[in-house]
Amino acid sequence: MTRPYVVTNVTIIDAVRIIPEGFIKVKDKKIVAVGEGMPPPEDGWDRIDGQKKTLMPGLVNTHGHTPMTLLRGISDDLPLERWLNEKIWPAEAALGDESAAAGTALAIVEMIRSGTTCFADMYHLNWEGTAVLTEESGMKASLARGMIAFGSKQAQREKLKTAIDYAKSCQTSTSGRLRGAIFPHAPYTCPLEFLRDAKAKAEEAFLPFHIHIAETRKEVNEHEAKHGLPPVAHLLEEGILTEGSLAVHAVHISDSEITGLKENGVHVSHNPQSNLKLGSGIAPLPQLLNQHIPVSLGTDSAASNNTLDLFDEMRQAAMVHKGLQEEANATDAQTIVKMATVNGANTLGFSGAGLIAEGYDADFIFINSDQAHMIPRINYGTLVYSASGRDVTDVFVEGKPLMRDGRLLTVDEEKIRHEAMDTSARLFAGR
Ligand SMILES: CSC[C@H]1O[C@@H](n2cnc3c(O)ncnc32)[C@H](O)[C@@H]1O
Ligand SMILES: [Zn+2]
Repeated sequence: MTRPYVVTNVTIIDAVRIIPEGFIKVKDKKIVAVGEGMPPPEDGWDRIDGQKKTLMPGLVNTHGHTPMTLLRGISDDLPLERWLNEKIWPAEAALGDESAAAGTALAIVEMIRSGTTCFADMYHLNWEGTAVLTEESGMKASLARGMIAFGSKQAQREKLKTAIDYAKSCQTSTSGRLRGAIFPHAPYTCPLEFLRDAKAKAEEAFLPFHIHIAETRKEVNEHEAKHGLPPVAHLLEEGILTEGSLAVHAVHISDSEITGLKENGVHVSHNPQSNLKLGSGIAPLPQLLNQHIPVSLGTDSAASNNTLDLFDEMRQAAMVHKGLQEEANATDAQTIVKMATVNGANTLGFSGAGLIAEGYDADFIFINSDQAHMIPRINYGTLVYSASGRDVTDVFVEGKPLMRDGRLLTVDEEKIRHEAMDTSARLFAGR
């Protein structure tokens, strides 16, 4: 749709306000007006009727590994270390760039269908292909070439160079819908020297630094035994986690590490479903939020979640701390919506996205509110506690429709589903 348009008769909800019956105007990829009631008709503007729909910002997934949709269901009910060593890494050895692409395409279908407009991805295969698939889909993403640095110094240097070149190319993508990041896998798979080097090169190129960290108690204990400090404290002291860095997981962290994250401007990607499924633990979300640390939500991969549905993630993030703390307000629904939208967008470097407000990118979704489980009122609670990704009917990024009335417009969904099934059957028959 190249003509400007107005969406009318719609309930609008974002992290800061709810308009029970309002409109938005979209022009040149941006939201140019938001209001209550009906706007006066204007020549040359198309109209989308949002009756019985709720319009909210597209969701932002700040951590994942898209090719791993192909590994969904390949290993359940194992802790992280056994899951990786015994099941996932052997299965990944069978993947190549082409099969990774089939997984990424499937992830893109799943994400658009469930209302995600922007995602973070890191993987060690087909990173360039992921950028192409993302661009074709119309989504936004922060992309990284995943790095595990067990190899020789020469191999490590080459890996890092590729990662930097790739991240730079994402930063300058012609669509402007990509960002790049430097993402060494974890302190237990990358030597300290490598992390220092990766950080230095990232800073030189003005690239953000992301890392899986403090995911399990085992990781923290082993790191402390080796380095004398737990991983978050250690990487803060090393100047590796700094302003705008993203700590993914941060499950096992002390109060002083939380203060350190705050003082150094580090962001956190909270992945409760993956952490719960792998039995890793539960990140101290209420404490992180009390310190006003920018926390966003991630699904991690479909192999440890098992879906890429951020509505599920929102509900889980909101619920688990209420039970743990025996405090119904431990995490409130409005804050969870903020985490899944504007916080995520800021964290991934899309600071003009994540709100339904004038001047923001027109990244928004419709939810069908005319369903028994969404009646009689729409508020933060119904979004977090009642809705699911299956309720999403329409998805727009920078004003362009990616899904209308449940039909995907930028990707060939049927072909992608078949290719993913065929690839999985070929590679993992019997697993
Ligand atoms: C180097 S590419 C990414 C690498 O990460 C692995 N992975 C997927 N999920 C997790 C997780 O929760 N913690 C640690 N590592 C994870 C994935 O299998 C790839 O090998
Ligand atoms: Zn991960």
